[in-house]
Amino acid sequence: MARPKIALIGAGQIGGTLAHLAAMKELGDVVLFDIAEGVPEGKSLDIAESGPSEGFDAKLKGTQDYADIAGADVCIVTAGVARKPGMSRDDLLGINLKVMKSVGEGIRDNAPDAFVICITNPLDAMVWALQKFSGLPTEKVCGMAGVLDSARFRHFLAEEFNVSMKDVTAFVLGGHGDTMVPSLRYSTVAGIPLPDLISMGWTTKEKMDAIVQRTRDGGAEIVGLLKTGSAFYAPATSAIEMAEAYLKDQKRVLPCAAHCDGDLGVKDMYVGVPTVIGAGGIERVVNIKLTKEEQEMFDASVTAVKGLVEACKAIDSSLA
Ligand SMILES: NC(=O)c1ccc[n+]([C@@H]2O[C@H](COP(=O)([O-])OP(=O)(O)OC[C@H]3O[C@@H](n4cnc5c(N)ncnc54)[C@H](O)[C@@H]3O)[C@@H](O)[C@H]2O)c1
Ligand SMILES: O=C(O)C[C@H](O)C(=O)O
Repeated sequence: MARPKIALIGAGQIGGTLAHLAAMKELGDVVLFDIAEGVPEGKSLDIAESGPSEGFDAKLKGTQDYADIAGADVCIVTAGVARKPGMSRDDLLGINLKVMKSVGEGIRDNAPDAFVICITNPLDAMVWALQKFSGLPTEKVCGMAGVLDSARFRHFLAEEFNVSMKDVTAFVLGGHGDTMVPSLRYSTVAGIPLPDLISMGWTTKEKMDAIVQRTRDGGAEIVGLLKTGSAFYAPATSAIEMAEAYLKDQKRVLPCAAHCDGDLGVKDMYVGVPTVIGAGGIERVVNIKLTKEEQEMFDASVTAVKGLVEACKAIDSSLA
């Protein structure tokens, strides 16, 4: 049986890391596409030359030609620009929207059966636009953010409780911006919800609030440290987790930016919600019940995403 084909659109910091991870995990053969001549070719060759030591047989190809992504099973999109200190993710909207148009059309014309994971920021608006530009079914187009934001939340919680991060679960909902909603009630240590751990005296509400805020600021914290761009190791790992769930029909329950059509009260928009990912793509959105306070935070986040979607429509009339 032929190996799955994974197309990575964008061969920058995340694209290169994705290619390395996909090859090492032998998820399939990898095509790295980028408009920057030589970059995808150089990274592909470099990673292929790590194969003999690592022991993988995955084939890697770098290209500037969309025809090379033909028949891809998965497309992961990182093409565009990343923010620098002093910028918000939303400042990237104008420039990255144009990139989503060319990428969407490239996928539509060459890999219409792929499961598409968008990473480019501002995430929720870009995945919405990418789905419109590509015309692929909504269940086959999603965005990566919730897995990353939840991983950051889990990391901070594991440090606070001094326990293995394997025993910490967390859910971050809403848009991938300052208004994201890290949920205390749906986050646990070995199944014990965080509010119970506060009651048990393991931690305090103040400490949890500080971790929630650090999670919301997680992307900016890395941008402030790196100064030249944004996070790429954890974002790549998060997207690979989603791609693997699709390729292996794992039915993973993962938070991601999924198309909501009435789910959690959201209509025809992409926003971070719990989903099941399997061979059908986004097989279901898990319609969790939110408390009044959580719903207000979630609604505020949805309103922020809605504003970005309206901005996309104002820039590109084909989206209106
Ligand atoms: N969703 C998330 O959680 C998350 C996390 C981290 C980064 N991001 C976003 O991911 C994106 C990529 O980040 P990065 O660190 O890899 O950036 P990067 O600058 O290292 O790489 C981006 C690549 O896109 C390429 N590119 C630009 N226009 C293109 C086009 N039209 N077609 C094909 N390729 C094109 C560039 O040549 C570059 O190699 C950014 O928008 C960043 O904000 C999102
Ligand atoms: O913060 C950024 O600009 C990149 C990304 O969205 C992140 O959360 O790391």
